[in-house]
Amino acid sequence: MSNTKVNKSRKHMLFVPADKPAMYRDVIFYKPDTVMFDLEDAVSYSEKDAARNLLVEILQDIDYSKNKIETCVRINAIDTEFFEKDVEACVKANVDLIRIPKAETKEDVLKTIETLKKYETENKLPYEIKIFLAFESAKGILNAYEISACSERIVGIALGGVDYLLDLKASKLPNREELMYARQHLVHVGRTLKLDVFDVIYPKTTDAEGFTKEFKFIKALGFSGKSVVHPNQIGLINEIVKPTQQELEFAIEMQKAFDESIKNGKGVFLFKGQMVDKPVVEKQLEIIELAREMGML
Ligand SMILES: CC(=O)SCCNC(=O)CCNC(=O)[C@H](O)C(C)(C)COP(=O)(O)OP(=O)(O)OC[C@H]1O[C@@H](n2cnc3c(N)ncnc32)[C@H](O)[C@@H]1OP(=O)(O)O
Ligand SMILES: O=C([O-])CC(=O)C(=O)O
Ligand SMILES: [Mg+2]
Repeated sequence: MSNTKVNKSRKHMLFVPADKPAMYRDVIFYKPDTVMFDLEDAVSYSEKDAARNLLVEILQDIDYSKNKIETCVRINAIDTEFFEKDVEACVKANVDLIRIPKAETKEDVLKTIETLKKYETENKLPYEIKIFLAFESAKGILNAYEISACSERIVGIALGGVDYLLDLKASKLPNREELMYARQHLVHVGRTLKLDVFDVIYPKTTDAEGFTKEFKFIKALGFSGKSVVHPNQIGLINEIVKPTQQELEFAIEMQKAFDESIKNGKGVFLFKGQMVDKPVVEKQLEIIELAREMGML
């Protein structure tokens, strides 16, 4: 799934507390695929209104899309006094995406979308703001398929691991084994519905080794990327996913060999001692596409 206005895939979404003005401009240098201004848990109750006003003011001034950065806002949930004003602010700030936290029922997500439509119409917004859902409770995880399928506006889903553990009354295990059920469930929901699937935040901002190990693991499970809390983590993800020159050359050669083979009427053939057919080549095409996005081609 590609970014809504920015034509590239999402690997990292950087949380930025919406009440920190100095961070808004710096984001341009960090180049996350998506910047996610947070009006929810990173902002204290006393600062909610000021953070929302700041967000609208700054986003009317900075054009992140020029820098190929998609904008997202994590709003406060529908049962809070901040919800409606947050949605209105997202429309006024022309964001690409809204992240709905703690999603638990289809009805609440549909009501959120109705509120969004109301403000889009009032403000004559010329496009539709897309939705990312975060599942952060046992109930949310169990209802994830039904909720994620309820609207075409939904382009991605995420696991909110901190709240999820609280709700589950679980604790962190050394390899995050307590998250396996939720992680694998959400990957299945996301892949069935062709949505992006994002993994939990990694809170230790200076632990590059631990972050790298966890990121490689969740990529192997099928996640698209990770919600991140620190700019360091963007560089780590880019390093991990960036194909090596050797991998890229291999992919290009295999694609050429496949095209040749198809011309000769053969769907399956041997390439450097390996059986190749359509799905094998498709995996290599992903590498070529990623290399293109990352400026290697
Ligand atoms: C469970 C949840 O709900 S998670 C989602 C909510 N949480 C968040 O939004 C937190 C996002 N992250 C942050 O706010 C910060 O990274 C913190 C508070 C954890 C640490 O911040 P700092 O103590 O400033 O970290 P550090 O000193 O390593 O920062 C280095 C530089 O990166 C900047 N920076 C750090 N995190 C971010 C960020 N998320 N976005 C933009 N810039 C950032 C800092 O402003 C600092 O810039 P400077 O050198 O110009 O002063
Ligand atoms: O949604 C996220 O990625 C972060 C979060 O709120 C949580 O872990 O509870
Ligand atoms: Mg949370």
